[in-house]
Amino acid sequence: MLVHPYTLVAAGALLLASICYLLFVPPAKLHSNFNSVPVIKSRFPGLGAVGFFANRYTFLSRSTTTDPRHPHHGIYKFSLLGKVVYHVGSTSESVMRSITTNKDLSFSGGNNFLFAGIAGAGQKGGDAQGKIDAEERKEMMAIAKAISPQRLALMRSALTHDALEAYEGWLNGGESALVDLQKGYYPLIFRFTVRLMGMAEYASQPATLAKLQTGFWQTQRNSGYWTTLLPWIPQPRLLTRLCGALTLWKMVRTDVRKRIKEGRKEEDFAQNLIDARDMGVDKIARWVIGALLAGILNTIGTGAYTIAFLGASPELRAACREEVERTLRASAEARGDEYEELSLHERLARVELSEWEEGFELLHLCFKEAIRLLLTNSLNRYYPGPSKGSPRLVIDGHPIEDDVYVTFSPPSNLHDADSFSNPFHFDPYRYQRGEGSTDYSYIAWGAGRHKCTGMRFAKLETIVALATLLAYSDDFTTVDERGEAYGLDNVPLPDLSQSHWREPTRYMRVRVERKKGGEKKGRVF
Ligand code: HEM
Repeated sequence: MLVHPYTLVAAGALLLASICYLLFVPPAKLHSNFNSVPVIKSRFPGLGAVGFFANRYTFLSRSTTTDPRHPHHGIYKFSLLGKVVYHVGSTSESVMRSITTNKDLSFSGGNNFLFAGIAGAGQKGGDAQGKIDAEERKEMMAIAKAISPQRLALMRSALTHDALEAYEGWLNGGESALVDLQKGYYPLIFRFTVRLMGMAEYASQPATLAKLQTGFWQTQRNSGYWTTLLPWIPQPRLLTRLCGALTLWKMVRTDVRKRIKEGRKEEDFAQNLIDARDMGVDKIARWVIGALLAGILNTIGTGAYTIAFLGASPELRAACREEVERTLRASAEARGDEYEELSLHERLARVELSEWEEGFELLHLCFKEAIRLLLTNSLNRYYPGPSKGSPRLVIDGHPIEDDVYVTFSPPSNLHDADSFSNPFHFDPYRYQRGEGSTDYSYIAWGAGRHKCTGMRFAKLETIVALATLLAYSDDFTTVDERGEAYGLDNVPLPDLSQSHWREPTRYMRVRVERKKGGEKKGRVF
C-alpha cells in the first residue's frame, strides 16, 4: 500500500513537534507567580532537571547555595518531565517539620515519581492517592511486623551465624584476605534482609541467593533519568533493568506459589503473610521485593563504610575491639556462662537483643557517623493540594500550589558545618559532644510521619556484623592498591551522587587477618 507523501510529511512534522515539545517546553506552572521561589533552569526545560535524577548530590551542590558550609540549602523549584518539583534544603526545625509532619504530603506519591518514575494521580487526599497511601501503609505495617523486636530477638543467633560463615568464607582457610566490601559484605547484608523479610529458601541456598542479588542490583544500578522516567525509549540499560526486575518477580512469585501448592511451611515472614490469607501470591511477591528494597538500599553501603572507616583508624579499632571484648564477657557473666568455654558463635549468639541495642555504644556511634556522611538520597513527597479543612502547605514562607512534588535534601542537614564540626571528617565522638542529638538536627532516619520503620533492624544487623568481625579477626585494615593503609583523612568516599551502590572512587580493600594464638584462640562454631 502506498502512503501519500503529504501523510509522511505530516507524520514527520508531528514527530518533530512532539520531540521539540518534549525537549523545550516546561510545565506552565514552573514560571507562574504563585510564589517567588527561584527556578533552577534546565538546558532542555521539557526534560527538566536530568541531573537531579542522575547526579543528585553534584546537581544540587551546583544549583543551590554556593556556600560549601551549607550544602543544598534553600528552596528552589525545577521541572522534571512536565512536573514541578520543589527542592528544599534546610537545618531549620520549622521547615523540616512543615514537610515531615504535613498529612497532605504523600510519601508514596512522591516516591512513585521521584524514585520509581510513575507520576502521581493529581488528586487530593481521600480518593485515588488516599487509596495508594492506605495500601502502602498496610505493606509498611507488614514490614514493621517482619522486623518486630520479637523477631529480631529470635533471629539474632542466625545473624551471628551468617556473619561468622561469611568471614570464614573471606579467609577461605588462609591467614589473611583482601576483601572487596561490595563483593564480600554486601551479600551478607542481603542475606540478613532476606532472612528477616524475604524467603527462608533463599537465605539457606547460596546459588539462589546470588541469583536474587544479581536481579536486585540489575534493577537498582540501572535506574537513572532515562530508564526511570522515559522507559518507552529503547535503551540498553533499560533492557538490563527489565531483565533484573523480571528475574526478581519470577523467582519470588514462583517460589511463593510453589510453597503454597506443596503446603510446605518455612520460618520466615512470607509464611506469616501466606498463613494470614490476606494477600494473594502477587501481593506477597510485591511485598517481598518492596521489603528487600527498603531493607537493603540504605543499610548496605553505610554498613560497609562503617567497616572501611574503622579499618582506617587503628585507635578507633582498638577502642571498638576493647568494647566488644568487654561487652561479650559481661554478657556471658550476666548469664552465668563460662566465657572461656564458649565458642565464638556462642559468645555472640547468646547476647540479648537489649544488649545489642543498648551496649556497644561506640560501635553504634560509628554506624551513626557513617550514615551521616553517606545518606544522600532525598525524602520525596507529592502534594495534591490541601485536603478539606487543611491549610495550604507553606514552606519557609512560600505557599505551595497543587499537584507538585516536594523533595528534601538530607545532606543540607547532615553536612551542614554549623551543625556538625568539620562535616566531612569521620568523627563518631562528635555525638558525645552533643552534635546531632535530635531527629531534626540529625535527619538520617527521617522524622515526623514517616520515620524509618527499619531503624532497629538496620542497627542490629550492622552492629552484629561489625562486632562479629572485630571478635573474629586479629585485625583488619583498609588499604589501597599497594597495600598501604588508608587513614581517616584519605579513605576514599564514594561519589556522593550514588545514593545506594556507594562504590569507592579509588581502589579500596579491607585486609582481614585471622586470629592468632593457635588453640588459645578458641572455637568459631
Ligand atoms: C542505614 C539504614 C537506613 C537508613 C539511613 C534509613 C533511612 C530512612 C529514612 C530517612 C526514612 C524516611 C523517608 C522519608 O521520610 O521520605 C526511612 C523510611 C523508611 N524506612 Fe528506612 N532507613 C534504613 C534502613 C531501613 C531498613 C533496614 C528498613 C526495613 C527493614 C527500612 C524501612 C523503612 C520504611 C518501611 C520506611 C517508610 C516508613 C513510613 O513510611 O512510615 N529502612 N528510612
